[in-house]
Parts: sequence; structure tokens; C-alpha cells
Amino acid sequence: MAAQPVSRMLRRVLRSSVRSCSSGAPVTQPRPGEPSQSAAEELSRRRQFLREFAAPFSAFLTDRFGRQHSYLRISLTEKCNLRCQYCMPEEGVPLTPKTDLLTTEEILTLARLFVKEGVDKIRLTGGEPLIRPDVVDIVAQLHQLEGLRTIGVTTNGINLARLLPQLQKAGLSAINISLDTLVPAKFEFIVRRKGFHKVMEGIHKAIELGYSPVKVNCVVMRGLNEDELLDFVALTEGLPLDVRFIEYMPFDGNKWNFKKMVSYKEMLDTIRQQWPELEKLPEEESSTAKAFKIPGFRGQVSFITSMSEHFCGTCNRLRITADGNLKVCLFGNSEVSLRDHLRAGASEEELLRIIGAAVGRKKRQHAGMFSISQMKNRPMILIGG
Ligand SMILES: Nc1nc2c(ncn2[C@@H]2O[C@H](COP(=O)(O)OP(=O)(O)OP(=O)(O)O)[C@@H](O)[C@H]2O)c(=O)[nH]1
Ligand SMILES: C[S@@+](CC[C@H](N)C(=O)[O-])C[C@H]1O[C@@H](n2cnc3c(N)ncnc32)[C@H](O)[C@@H]1O
Ligand code: SF4
Ligand code: SF4
Repeated sequence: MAAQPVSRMLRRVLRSSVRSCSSGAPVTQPRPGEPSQSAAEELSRRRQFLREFAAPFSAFLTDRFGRQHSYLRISLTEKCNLRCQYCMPEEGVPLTPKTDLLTTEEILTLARLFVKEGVDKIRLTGGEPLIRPDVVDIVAQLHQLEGLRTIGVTTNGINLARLLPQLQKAGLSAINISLDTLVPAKFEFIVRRKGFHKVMEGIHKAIELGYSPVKVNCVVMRGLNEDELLDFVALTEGLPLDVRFIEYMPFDGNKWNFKKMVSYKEMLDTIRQQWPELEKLPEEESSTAKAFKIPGFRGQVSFITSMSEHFCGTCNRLRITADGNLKVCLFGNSEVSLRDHLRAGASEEELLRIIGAAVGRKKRQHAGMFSISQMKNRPMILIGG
């Protein structure tokens, strides 16, 4: 049951009006004598309108809790030029033989199918997506897909300054860069490789090329970098960055333990002690991050609170791993191989039925951090975030 083109258009217009509202664009002006409406009220009014009047979303991408999955994360590679402690074991991970990884054609075939069904945002991840030799070409081909509004990349930033001009020309619209410390020696310790200055160069290149905001992902770990929270916040005074502090999450081989996790509340307290004027901002309904700003600063800070306050209720994300598995939840170990079905010659309808069944089995929420830490899952590098 493919979504109708007109209803897709309507949905998109309405969604974009919700987005423009949540991103701080002007809201409806009050009539003379009426109280002015806050951005949050306006956002909630537009969402209500969207729920009531927008045409149905693809049934295959809608789960039993009514969540509509319009955001697809595709892992382009299992390899990486860094070895971050929180993501992978020092000795590396067993890699899938090349013949079992998705080819570029297979990635594009799947992307086309998902976009046809209503996915309007694709994020390329990895491993490190910018080490895939044809990444620029993949972005260019995705850019041709009608209905795809956002093409994003999450990168460690090492190859970014060099590749970003080409990626931008190819159609890359959003960029998230991982950086966990502002101290070069600590960088080497956390990621077990050199490259701090290249990442900084990548961040400045993204700003120079007009990406706004440039999101900086910072995984906060006790004893490692929680003492740098205020320095990261200070960075947003003069730069149009969205620094996103991420709670440390458990994955296979990353030695997670509760004591190393710094919770959202604790981070917020630390920042509020220095900047009591920190102000909450509205955000998109399905955002992974809670956003804040210090009045007068160019940038903002956010918190990705997967562990202490999950956001599963508004989840709109599906994942395809580099070896072609559809993973409906970051913390769920149930996967289905789209690669095998594709290679066996499955038709679009058959693929959609398989995708729909997997989405239908998606759980309401993740199992809680202590259960997750005991569960079998992939190492993060083989998922892609
Ligand atoms: N729990 C949970 N965490 C997620 C999910 N998607 C992304 N993250 C985590 O959020 C952090 C930042 O991920 P990004 O790759 O920048 O993606 P994003 O947060 O969706 O980025 P935007 O599209 O810019 O909102 C990483 O630690 C991801 O693992 C999700 O669906 N569930
Ligand atoms: C797995 S990486 C892949 C993309 C790219 N290599 C990068 O580092 O940006 C995607 C995101 O997941 C985050 N991440 C990795 N391991 C994590 C963990 N244990 N807890 C929270 N976030 C994690 C990274 O910081 C990064 O922002
Ligand atoms: S977080 Fe990204 S850069 Fe770091 S090891 Fe994992 S995939 Fe590589
Ligand atoms: S943990 Fe799973 S259900 Fe929750 S937001 Fe992440 S992907 Fe979605």
C-alpha cells in the first residue's frame, strides 16, 4: 500500500511547518488584543493539525504504536579510521567479508524503496562513512530521489575538510561531527588515534560552508571528559554549533558501566551552576536531543538522554547495517537480512512485506539500561548509532 503522492506532499508541507516552528522561525502573529502565542503552543497546535488532517503514512513503515518511520540510517561501512573506546574494543571487531556487504547499487535500491514509502530523511553513518570511496557519488544519487528532504552524514570529522565541498555539491544537507574533548592529548587517548586538528578543521569547514547548525556529538564519560562540559558550552558563545552531550550507552565490547555514565540531569546541573540563565528551546517531535541555549550565544547545547530519559515514544528511526540487515531498534537484537531477500530476487512487494513485518514487531521502548547492558547486541561500530 504505497502512500499517495498528494498525501505525501500534504504531509511534507505540514511537517515542514512544524519544523520551521520548532527551529525558531516566526510563529503566527496574534490579532490585536489577543495574547501572544508562545512558540511551544504554536508547535503543539500545528502537530495536532498534522495528526488530524494529514493523510495516512505507509502502513509498512508504521508500527503498532502508531510510530511513523520516516528517518532511515544507513551504515556505509564497518571500517573506521579511529578506535573510540566507547564504540569498539581495542582489538577491533570481526569484519564481514566484502561480498556480504551491500553494494552501492543495493544501497540505492533499498533507499529508493524506503523513500517511495515515505522516508524523507536519510543519514549515512558507519563505521566511518567518509572512508567509503564512493560516498560522494552515493550522496549525489540519493539527492536524485524525489521526496527525500534531508541527506545527513554523521562523521568523526577526520576526512571532512577535504570532502565537504564535494559532498555539499552532491546534495549533503546536514552534518553531525563527533568530538569528545577539546584537549588534543585526551583526544588521542579516547579515540586511540591522532587527528584532533583535522576534526577541528572539519568543524570550521562545515561552518564556513554554511551548514547551520553544525552538530557536534560529544559522548560524556565520567573520569574522561565530564570536566570539559563548560568548555564545550563556551564554544557555543561565538560559533553556530549545536553541541550535543550524549549519555554513554552500553554496546557489545565497550565496557559500559553505570558509574561511567553521566546523566542528563547531572550535566544540566553542572551547566546551570555556571549559567543559570540557560533556556529550554522547543525541538522537533522526533528529535533525539533536548535543546537549550544561553541567551546571547550564537550556538546551543543539547542532551541525548537515551539512558536516563529515553525518547522511544516518538521514535521515527530505522537502520540498515552495512551487511544489509534491517534493525528496527538501536537496542533490539532482532534483525532481518534485506540483502539476502534482495539477492534472492524478491519483488518490491515482497520486500515491503518483510520490512512491514519487522516494523510491526518493534517494541514500544528499549529494555532499560541495565537490561541492555546484559543483552547481546552488535558493537556500536557495526550499527552506526
Ligand atoms: N537511543 C537512541 N539513540 C539514538 C537514536 N538515533 C541516534 N541515536 C544516538 O544519538 C547520537 C547522535 O546520533 P546522530 O548520528 O548524530 O543522529 P541524530 O541524533 O538522529 O541526528 P539528527 O538527525 O541531527 O537529529 C548517537 O549516540 C546515536 O547513537 C535512536 O533511535 N535511539
Ligand atoms: C557509531 S558512530 C558512526 C559515525 C562516525 N564514525 C562518528 O563517529 O561520528 C555514530 C555516533 O554514535 C556515537 N556513539 C558511539 N558509541 C556510543 C556510545 N557507547 N554511547 C553513545 N554514543 C555513542 C558516536 O559518538 C557518534 O556520534
Ligand atoms: S564512534 Fe565513529 S569514529 Fe569512533 S570508533 Fe565508532 S565508528 Fe569510529
Ligand atoms: S532505543 Fe529503539 S525505540 Fe528507542 S528511540 Fe532508539 S531506536 Fe527508537
